[in-house]
Amino acid sequence: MLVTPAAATELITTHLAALPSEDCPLAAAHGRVLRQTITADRPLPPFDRITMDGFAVRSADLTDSSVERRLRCTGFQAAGMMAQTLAASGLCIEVATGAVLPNGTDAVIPYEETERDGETIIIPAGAVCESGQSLHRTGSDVATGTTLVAPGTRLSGREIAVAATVGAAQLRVAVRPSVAILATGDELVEVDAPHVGPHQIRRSNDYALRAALLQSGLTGRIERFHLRDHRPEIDATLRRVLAEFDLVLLTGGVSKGKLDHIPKALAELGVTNHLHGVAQRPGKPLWFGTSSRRTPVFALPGNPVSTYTCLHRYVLPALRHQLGATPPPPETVRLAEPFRFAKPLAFMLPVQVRDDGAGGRAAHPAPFNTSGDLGGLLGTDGFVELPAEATDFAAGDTFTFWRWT
Ligand SMILES: Nc1nc2c(c(=O)[nH]1)N[C@H]1C(S)=C(S)[C@@H](COP(=O)(O)OP(=O)(O)OC[C@H]3O[C@@H](n4cnc5c(N)ncnc54)[C@H](O)[C@@H]3O)O[C@H]1N2
Ligand code: MOO
Repeated sequence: MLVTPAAATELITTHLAALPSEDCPLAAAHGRVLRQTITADRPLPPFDRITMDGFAVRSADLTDSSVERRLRCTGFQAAGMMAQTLAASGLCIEVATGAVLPNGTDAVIPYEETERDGETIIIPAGAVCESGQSLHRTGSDVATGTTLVAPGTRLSGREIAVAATVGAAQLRVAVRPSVAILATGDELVEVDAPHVGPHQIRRSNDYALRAALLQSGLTGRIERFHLRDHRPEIDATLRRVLAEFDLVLLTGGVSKGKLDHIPKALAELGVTNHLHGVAQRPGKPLWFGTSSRRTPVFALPGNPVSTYTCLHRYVLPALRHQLGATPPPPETVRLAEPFRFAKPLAFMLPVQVRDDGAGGRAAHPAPFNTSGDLGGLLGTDGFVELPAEATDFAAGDTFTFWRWT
């Protein structure tokens, strides 16, 4: 029985197990999904930080800006030095950006607003000095204990910077699953095969899946396999990958052909089927099950556009779910021109997304020839999901947009 894309997502999600956590050195944590909270171990900034190179002063010494003022410079405080102390009024300390504010001072005058005569610093008439100027006060960004990054965050340079500054040398992150990608079919030959017969095609789906998964950064080791349409060979390889890998992706061999052995082979190896058929094009014969070890198994319809679409519509969201990643907010776009699809199926329509000139984003349909037209996806940005309930879609209508990785 065919189910809707939303019901398929629901069915898949119900059967997914969370992946375990592991510790990861900070320098390797970019792209990983955080499984802990990152909190401030001390105030940020941790001291009154000087923000301009110049002279730290007591603003009370310089209140009358109608006259020239003179201070004697008693020393230099660089970033990384302990705070010095201003001994008396009428003095100042030369300071660097990033240094701690010297004790007894409350403002910094940048070099550009001063003149120098030996140890004497001259502040010309008209230059105003206010308490707190050129300072980044202790804790003015965040207080100790503040939550800075929540579990579920994909770590980018911004979160890595924050983790580093609070001393998180190791981060608890989700384990990235190892993936077996199995291309099925006797017609397939490797890309570097010396000879391609007129009845043969080069394997492309497994390369496409691998590339998109690598680009997503959600997975660990990826290995590709080829299954010929030969049951003993299919069974042996499936048995091996089900024992060894955390996620199994098959492409091809799941529709109604005489040699479409995959569903039967999987069932006999103890993989429980939860879904076989979604009311959508491309990707209708999608098959999903879980092994006795709760390994998810997706058998993606072999047509290249179907495989690639199903990866983005179902497999990548499933991976994010298993990793505990906070789902990205759904993106919507407006259809730039009318589109008609008369079948009682949802249509995953490849589009190019461009600025519509009015502050929005317009999706220009780039329909493929058949779902075997793998070149048809070149130059597209993703696809919009057109619901099965309608057949005519008007320019300006809003739809969910699924972006390619
Ligand atoms: N009687 C029916 N026939 C078909 C139906 C149906 O409902 N009833 N569904 C059609 C739909 S929709 C699709 S999609 C395909 C899916 O079929 P399979 O998953 O069994 O895939 P194959 O038949 O093995 O391959 C389809 C097509 O894709 C090419 N292919 C397969 N693997 C690769 C690869 N790794 N790299 C490049 N190209 C690949 C393969 O050569 C075929 O041309 O079934 C319809 N039939
Ligand atoms: O739905 Mo199949 O996935 O058309 O090519």
